[in-house]
Amino acid sequence: MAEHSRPPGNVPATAEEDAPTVVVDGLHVAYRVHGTGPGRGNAVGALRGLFSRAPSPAVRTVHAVRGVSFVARRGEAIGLIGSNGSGKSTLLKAVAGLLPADRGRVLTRGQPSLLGVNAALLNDLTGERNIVLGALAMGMSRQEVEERYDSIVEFSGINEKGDFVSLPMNTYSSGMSARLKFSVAAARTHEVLLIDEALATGDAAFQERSRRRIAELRAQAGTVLLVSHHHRTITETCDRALWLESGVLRMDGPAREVVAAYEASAGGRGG
Ligand SMILES: Nc1ncnc2c1ncn2[C@@H]1O[C@H](COP(=O)(O)OP(=O)(O)OP(=O)(O)O)[C@@H](O)[C@H]1O
Repeated sequence: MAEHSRPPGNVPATAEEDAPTVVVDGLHVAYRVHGTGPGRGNAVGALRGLFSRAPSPAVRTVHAVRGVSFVARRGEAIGLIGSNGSGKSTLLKAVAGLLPADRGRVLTRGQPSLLGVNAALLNDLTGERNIVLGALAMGMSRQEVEERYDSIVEFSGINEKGDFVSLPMNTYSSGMSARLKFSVAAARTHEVLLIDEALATGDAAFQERSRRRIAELRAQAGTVLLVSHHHRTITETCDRALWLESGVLRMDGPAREVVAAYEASAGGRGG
């Protein structure tokens, strides 16, 4: 087994019903932020920084994920909860192989797909082109894309109020972009599907369709990891939840119990 931080690693295939699909073992992920010398945090320091030509050599290390371990299995939908900056998105990106591990390792079965509202979109291209390119990039054949094109458009609801799919994506609202992205990614089954708040951007009808689709993906033996501040989405979609705080895994258990514990804590009251 190799590691995500070097070449991405694979969980060895087994035929078991509840076979592991993601193994995260003692994972540490840190960001190195350049140019954060002392005095930058106050107004005088900020002004000095604006007018000074000398680059600050200081580098600050932000330890976003600290020693997290868990195993996700086939058929599980796992919610990630925690206060702002607790490391949820970083953990998801590390599982997707988009951020290297400083220590520890991430092993996944197949290539995980990360759906997120911040994911890069080809904004100058039309929705149509994005659907085709996105589906091809996920490994669908041209024939599969042709067969599923209409259902992707229908699922997204993009054309409910006019022919938006033939317009460039830079004319879409952020919610419409996120819906289209989710619809493309949800058109095929994934061994590991990672969702970062994508559900929160859609309207109620779209959220309901998404919930049903996630249930189908789970039934088709995938694993879903879902980051959300909407606790109802977590308890209705997931059977298990991980609670992260300051990059540390604080609790791992049944979604309702973890959400209740989080809500009872100071950080969870506003969530
Ligand atoms: N690109 C980056 N460069 C430097 N630090 C970062 C970067 N992205 C995130 N961080 C820091 O890492 C920590 C974890 O951030 P992360 O986005 O993973 O948290 P989160 O739990 O997803 O937060 P939120 O709920 O607000 O979306 C925070 O301290 C954040 O400031």
